Amino acid sequence: MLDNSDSYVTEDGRTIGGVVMEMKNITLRFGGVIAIKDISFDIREGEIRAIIGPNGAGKSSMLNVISGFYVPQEGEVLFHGKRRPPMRPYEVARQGIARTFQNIALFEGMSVLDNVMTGRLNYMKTSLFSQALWKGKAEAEETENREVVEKIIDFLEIQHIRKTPVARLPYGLKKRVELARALAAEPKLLLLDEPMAGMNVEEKEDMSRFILDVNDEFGTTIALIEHDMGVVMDLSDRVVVMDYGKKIGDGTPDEVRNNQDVIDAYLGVSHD
Ligand SMILES: Nc1ncnc2c1ncn2[C@@H]1O[C@H](COP(=O)(O)OP(=O)(O)OP(=O)(O)O)[C@@H](O)[C@H]1O
Repeated sequence: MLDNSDSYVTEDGRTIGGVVMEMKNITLRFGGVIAIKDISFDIREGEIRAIIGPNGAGKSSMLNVISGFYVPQEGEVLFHGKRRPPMRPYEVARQGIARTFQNIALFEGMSVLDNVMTGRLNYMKTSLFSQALWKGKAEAEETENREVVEKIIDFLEIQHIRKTPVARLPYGLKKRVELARALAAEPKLLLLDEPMAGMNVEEKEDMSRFILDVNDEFGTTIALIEHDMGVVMDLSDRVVVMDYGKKIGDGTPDEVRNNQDVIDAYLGVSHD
């Protein structure tokens, strides 16, 4: 059993640190529907943590609790050991949390480059007024933002489409641009909402590789939700399994794969 402060080195040589986020006895209701029922788990620094489960299990609800978008009726979310109060989206971003969406949320008419630049909005400190007064400062800020964005565009291998309007891109590339925009915020914790949904096998392989590379290269902690159990097993350090709002499994991919409750849930065996 791991202690909160323990760190360990994975088989592929990455260091997983202490707990960055802890969900304690979270319950979330929508009227009479219980979307999340008394769930606890944690996310450790540097790990890839997946939350999986069949349709309607409560995964999206959980991602929205992690991102601060939903405030649970019961339980608490601890971020770096402190209870996190309800926050506006920009406050979440300032805490170093960025996310992608299941239904891609990009500006379709804008170029790839401009979309990725919007990920830097939180770093654009200079107001219009001071831009007018101190042109040099605004220019330096713009250069710095461009450098970060160009590095990410290179890293995700989307140089060839940097001027292309997003609307013209195939689905798999749009998902990659969304990842690029989230990375432009230089998050400490990156939340991915079904990053592989709707992709063909080749696109899924590409996305898996990029997720692993992001984690390895930038040390970004990643939490992702996925419907498809197969795609996250090779990717994740630890997996939480949800079914009907409850947690039915939590552990390494091997532990989860051999958990009878998990096998039953995926085969559609009912639970009381
Ligand atoms: N905004 C909402 N209002 C009312 N009920 C909701 C809302 N969001 C989710 N629910 C309900 O909460 C339960 C969990 O839904 P959620 O979308 O979190 O599951 P999921 O595991 O992400 O499902 P899927 O894989 O289909 O996206 C479902 O019964 C759903 O109908």
